[in-house]
Amino acid sequence: MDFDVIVIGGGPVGENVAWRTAAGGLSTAMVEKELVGGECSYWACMPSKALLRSGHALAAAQRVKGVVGGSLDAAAVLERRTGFTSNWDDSGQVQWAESENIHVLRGNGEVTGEREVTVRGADGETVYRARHAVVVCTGSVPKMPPLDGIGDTPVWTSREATSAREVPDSLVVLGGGVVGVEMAQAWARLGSQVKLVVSGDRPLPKMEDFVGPLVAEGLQADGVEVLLNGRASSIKPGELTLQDGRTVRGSHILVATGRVPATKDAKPLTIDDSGLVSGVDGRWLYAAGDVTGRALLTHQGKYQGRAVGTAILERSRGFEPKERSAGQAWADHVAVPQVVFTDPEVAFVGHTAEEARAAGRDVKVVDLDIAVAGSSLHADGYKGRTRMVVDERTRTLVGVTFVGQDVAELLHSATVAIVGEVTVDRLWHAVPAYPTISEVWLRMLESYGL
Ligand SMILES: Cc1cc2nc3c(=O)[nH]c(=O)nc-3n(C[C@H](O)[C@H](O)[C@H](O)COP(=O)(O)OP(=O)(O)OC[C@H]3O[C@@H](n4cnc5c(N)ncnc54)[C@H](O)[C@@H]3O)c2cc1C
Ligand SMILES: NC(=O)c1ccc[n+]([C@@H]2O[C@H](COP(=O)([O-])OP(=O)(O)OC[C@H]3O[C@@H](n4cnc5c(N)ncnc54)[C@H](O)[C@@H]3O)[C@@H](O)[C@H]2O)c1
Repeated sequence: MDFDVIVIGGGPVGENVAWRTAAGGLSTAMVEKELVGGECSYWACMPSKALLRSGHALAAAQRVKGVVGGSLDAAAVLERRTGFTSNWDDSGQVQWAESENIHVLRGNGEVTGEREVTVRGADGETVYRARHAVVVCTGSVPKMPPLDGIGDTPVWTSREATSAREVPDSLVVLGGGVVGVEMAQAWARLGSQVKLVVSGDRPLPKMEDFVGPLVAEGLQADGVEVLLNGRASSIKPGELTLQDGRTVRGSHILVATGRVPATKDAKPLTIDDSGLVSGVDGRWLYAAGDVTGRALLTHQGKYQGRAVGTAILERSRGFEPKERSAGQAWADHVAVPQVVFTDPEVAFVGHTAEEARAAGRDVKVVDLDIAVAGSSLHADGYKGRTRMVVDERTRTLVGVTFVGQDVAELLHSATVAIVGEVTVDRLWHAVPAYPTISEVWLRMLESYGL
């Protein structure tokens, strides 16, 4: 059977590619081996944020004098989380896909030749051909560290951590990355005794250096024991042993030590900005999302997916996507925004000061506490910090980081400034409303020297 486009993987990224090519009039099939909607909908973004949200709302209310009492009902929080996953049922998303003229094929898809995909499903094996393009959007899977005993020990991965039906008595979290800190706080606030094992001197080591200590402080305030410089060497049921001899015990152990692309060799598919896979002749094989290893984030993968969909449509009409047009995911290199949904929240975009300097840029760094009228009204004793990294040659921003309660919604202003290459001199005229937390922008520009 032939289609114009065959997308392998029906996660958020595959859905976006398929949506765009189908809307553009190309016959499109999307192959999915588990649930249409992918990791994000059922075992990642949505359930993890639902597990965190109630605790954050309660903590926020309790930081304002005059609010008295309040508590979390863990069972109700878990029920709300389950609602966001549609109880792990994808019929709504399949219905949506079909209503958008996307042909859903159930089964495991594999590229078995040029423009050829073999789908192995409950009904056996079928070979399909794609007239224009095959797009690989198979996502990523948890990376397991090589610990003694790992194969014989039942552990939680992010799937169990986001779908558990009961609060564990105690939880050891291995890995101080984004999954580790978010899940440590979610389960601690729901009543579990949590220990977080971080391999270096702070969690979130890839972010600006002040981020990790502030997040660790927030976790500790919720009773999480944060063990620094803890490299695990072996594991057995209920117990993790670190290289320095420390043992860490818990009724459950979550391994959150990163993810690898869902390809046969666990290596990423390298792409150009239109999504074409490098080293494949004939311009027919594309990839987008986690499987490319570019940015393991739903929004950025969906952006790549929109670029791929646009590029396929344009090439099918005989055009090449122009530089910096919608068919080129160039923002991947300059302005990837991310929010870590802990309390305090972390919101950052672009490059850290260290990355910018390593790339040879002459940068000026502005560091400030978030202490404006808006923040003091928002929460009594508001604590937050921000960093702005400015390229001194162009006087434009290369990176911005905010840490503090409810900073996530500040982030898009920074993304717009970086993508728009807005100079600090022009930014001066973007006046933040009083009294909002956004006034920190004014303070940053004043500190910069305007
Ligand atoms: C706990 C957790 C929380 C997260 N929270 C956030 C967040 O808050 N914000 C954010 O932006 N990102 C978050 N992420 C990252 C986000 O989940 C991923 O970036 C996103 O899911 C990537 O989308 P994707 O479509 O590339 O891959 P996936 O969502 O992994 O989807 C890939 C799909 O392909 C299918 N598939 C794989 N191989 C085949 C095959 N051979 N044949 C057929 N189908 C196949 C899979 O079954 C899956 O449905 C989180 C990740 C985790 C683990
Ligand atoms: N809010 C969000 O946007 C969000 C939330 C969750 C996940 N994600 C995405 O999912 C991806 C995966 O997240 P993740 O937290 O699994 O990976 P990660 O790469 O962010 O963090 C993994 C951490 O584990 C540590 N580690 C690795 N091996 C270890 C060992 N043997 N002992 C102790 N520590 C070890 C690493 O140093 C690293 O800090 C991330 O890239 C992130 O972008 C995003």
